[in-house]
Amino acid sequence: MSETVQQAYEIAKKQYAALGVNTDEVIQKMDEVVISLHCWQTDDVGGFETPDASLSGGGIQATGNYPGKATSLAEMRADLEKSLSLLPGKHRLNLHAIYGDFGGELVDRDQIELKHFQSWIDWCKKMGIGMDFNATCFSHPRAADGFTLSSKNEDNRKFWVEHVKRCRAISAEIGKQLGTPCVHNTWIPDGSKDVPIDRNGHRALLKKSLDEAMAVDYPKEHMKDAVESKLFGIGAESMTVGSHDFYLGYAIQNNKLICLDMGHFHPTEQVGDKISSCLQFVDEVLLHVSRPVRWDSDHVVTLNEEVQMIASEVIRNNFLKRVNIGLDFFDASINRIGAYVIGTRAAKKAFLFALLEPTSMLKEMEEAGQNFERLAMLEELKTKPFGAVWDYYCQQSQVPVGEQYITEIQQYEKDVLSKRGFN
Ligand SMILES: C[C@H](O)[C@H](O)[C@@H](O)C(=O)CO
Ligand SMILES: [Mn+2]
Repeated sequence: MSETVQQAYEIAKKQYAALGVNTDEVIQKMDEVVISLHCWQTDDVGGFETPDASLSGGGIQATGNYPGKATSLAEMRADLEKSLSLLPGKHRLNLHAIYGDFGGELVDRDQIELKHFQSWIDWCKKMGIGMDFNATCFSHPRAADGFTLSSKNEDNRKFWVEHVKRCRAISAEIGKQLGTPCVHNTWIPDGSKDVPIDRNGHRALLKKSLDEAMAVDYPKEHMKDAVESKLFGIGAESMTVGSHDFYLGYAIQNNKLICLDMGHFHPTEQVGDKISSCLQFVDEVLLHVSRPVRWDSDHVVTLNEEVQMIASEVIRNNFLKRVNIGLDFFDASINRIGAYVIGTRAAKKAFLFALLEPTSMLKEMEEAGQNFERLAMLEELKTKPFGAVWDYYCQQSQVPVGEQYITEIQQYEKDVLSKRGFN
């Protein structure tokens, strides 16, 4: 226990108390901010279907070749365990279907079964965390022409429907075994590089495929479906079948979760602004917290205004129970564990900052037309001792305070990652 951290906290506590904010209660409330860690940051979205599996197609890209990428389940779990040991608060695991425990066997996507994911469920049990799941509709020969669930090739379309069906069944069992609902997210890359003639045909096929893949209803306590829209991907610049309009409509009509990825909208759109709109019409949303730089580049999350707006919208409106928070970034150009820890801590910081806001005071100002006072308070809040509360929260959670995690990650790189070399 550092006395300096404690003393700084006591001063911060008084300053926030003067605004009517109880910092001890805020720290407790942070337990309700559960972040789902996307496994794919450890290996650049490669997966373990074959020894040399790598991300191909799908309009997404992990750039960089920093040494130490995870190349096996054991390495991935070690990296996740290291990351989790450096993060305060509660988490979940978000797994893609390509990360099954296939035991060296070649198991195609339409053949996956619960047994391929049992060791992950057991790992989550051991770690005391919940688990989310994703169908993987990319990096596969049957997606090479750019279409999966909306394919006009009936063989391929059926193949992907079967994959999603199986992923949903596996998700339901994951949720049942872990006692916490598994969010199953469907994202497909389908789209067209150049101007297509038949947008409608592909969208009708996507609707048909989703209806088929989601025909079985599972109890909500076991699994929840999310559908993820996108503006465009590399090689699908002219049309994306699963656009926001498409999936918002589908989610509302079928009571599914809409997944809002921060990189999947026009750069001037704010995902934070969409939450209260979507939640008027659907029960829950799934967030993919990311950092698009000029495009859906999936940079490591930092504490920027966009992430802050999301956290503030969730907290101001008491939406924590209706918003599932996932991360989605993959940076292969820096230490990958470092990327996890920076990104997850940044997302958590945004929620802590939001919880430290005297929201009722600001709302009263707004309703009284005191817009100067509202803006002034928002500015002043930026320089309140939020860092002292964050440090104390980390100390209470028995994880490194402030920049102390840097040396821990450097040590892990020296002891573990550097021995893996370039791959
Ligand atoms: C690997 C993920 O499924 C993927 O990032 C998806 O969520 C996405 O955002 C694609 O752009
Ligand atoms: Mn995403």
